[in-house]
Amino acid sequence: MKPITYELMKTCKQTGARLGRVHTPHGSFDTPTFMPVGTLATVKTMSPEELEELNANIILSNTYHLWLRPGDDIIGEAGGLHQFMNWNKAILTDSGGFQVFSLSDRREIKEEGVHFRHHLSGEKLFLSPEKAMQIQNVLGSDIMMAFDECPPYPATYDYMKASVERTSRWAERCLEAHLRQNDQGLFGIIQGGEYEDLRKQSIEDLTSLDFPGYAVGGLSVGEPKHIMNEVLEFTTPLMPSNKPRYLMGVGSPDSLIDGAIRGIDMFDCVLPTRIARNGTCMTSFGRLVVRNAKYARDFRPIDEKCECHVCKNYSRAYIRHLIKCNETFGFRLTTYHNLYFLLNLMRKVRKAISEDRLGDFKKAFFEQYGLNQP
Ligand SMILES: CNc1nc2c(CC[C@H]3O[C@@H](OC)[C@H](O)[C@@H]3O)c3nc(N)[nH]c(=O)c3cc2[nH]1
Ligand SMILES: [Zn+2]
Repeated sequence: MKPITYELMKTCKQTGARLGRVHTPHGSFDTPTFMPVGTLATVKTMSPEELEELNANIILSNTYHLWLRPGDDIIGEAGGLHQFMNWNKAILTDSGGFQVFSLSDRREIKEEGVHFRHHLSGEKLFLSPEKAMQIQNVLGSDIMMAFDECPPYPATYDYMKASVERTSRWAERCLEAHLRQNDQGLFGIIQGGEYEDLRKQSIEDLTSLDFPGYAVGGLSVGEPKHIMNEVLEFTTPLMPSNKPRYLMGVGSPDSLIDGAIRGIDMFDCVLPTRIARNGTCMTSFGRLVVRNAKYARDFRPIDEKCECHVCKNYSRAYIRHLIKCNETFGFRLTTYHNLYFLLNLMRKVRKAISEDRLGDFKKAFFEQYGLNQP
């Protein structure tokens, strides 16, 4: 079995952040890291070659979406997701737990799994821990996620308690199904909302199953940022220190820094690619909405401190023009820059950890980015 392994290299003396490396059957990646999201087997508008250029070493894809379109059977016939999308580095697939609860309003949660309607066709569907593992096995992702319920925010204590207990039972069923099928890594997903005792219960249940890595789920679902940070404050110290910690769905620059400070190693979010497609860019000085009229004759790069290919060769005026004309190349330029910005931010975070100064780095970044110090 070529499992997922984690090497803890160093802990920052100034914060709870840690430098590490995750090894997978399709290569290794340094942590803390940001994982571009490629839900439908593509990081929208980017080619695998450009993702390589950006030094993305792991990307995400999604069980729910690929099961429905094009169908895991087709991807299986292609030889798996790496072959299908021509990506030879690591892939993490989310289990579909989130999508079932966020995309389909007509759903029924039962012990055996979730009955719901296809979010486009309305067709009746059923997803279970076993089915989610079977699909991920066909996709052949390096890191698979257990099938969980990501409860809405806010949720009552009683609802959350019942949900955590069911998610723990589902995790055990995922592990049983997984071990029968393949040797890729399966991560458990910790739930429990903002309730400290339920987070503890979820961690105890899942660590007793000895997964090679753990995700903090149930966050970035509309709760205020201070709630997310408070939950991380009491959750990450209870998670195994010798396994990767993955915070699901988190991707703004300040949340990545705050998450790393609290001991998170892996992040994913559609934010950088999604806002790029409506002409919003992340820069060292905060967000820049390049489609605004004020950039019509602005021939500077998106970010004058950015070293990326886009900032070296294209102006705000040109990119604004393309976005306004709905030209695909415009979206490719903003996407490439936003991914470079976040991947480069994580490089700087790793360097700050290695030099025991992530706290100072956060202060300087927040000031320049225009974030008042919380
Ligand atoms: C945005 N905030 C957020 N996203 C979340 C996702 C989906 C990410 C996945 O959903 C898709 O992006 C929305 C991508 O494919 C991504 O991999 C989660 N997935 C699971 N299984 N459990 C969670 O508790 C969970 C929490 C999240 N919070
Ligand atoms: Zn740039």
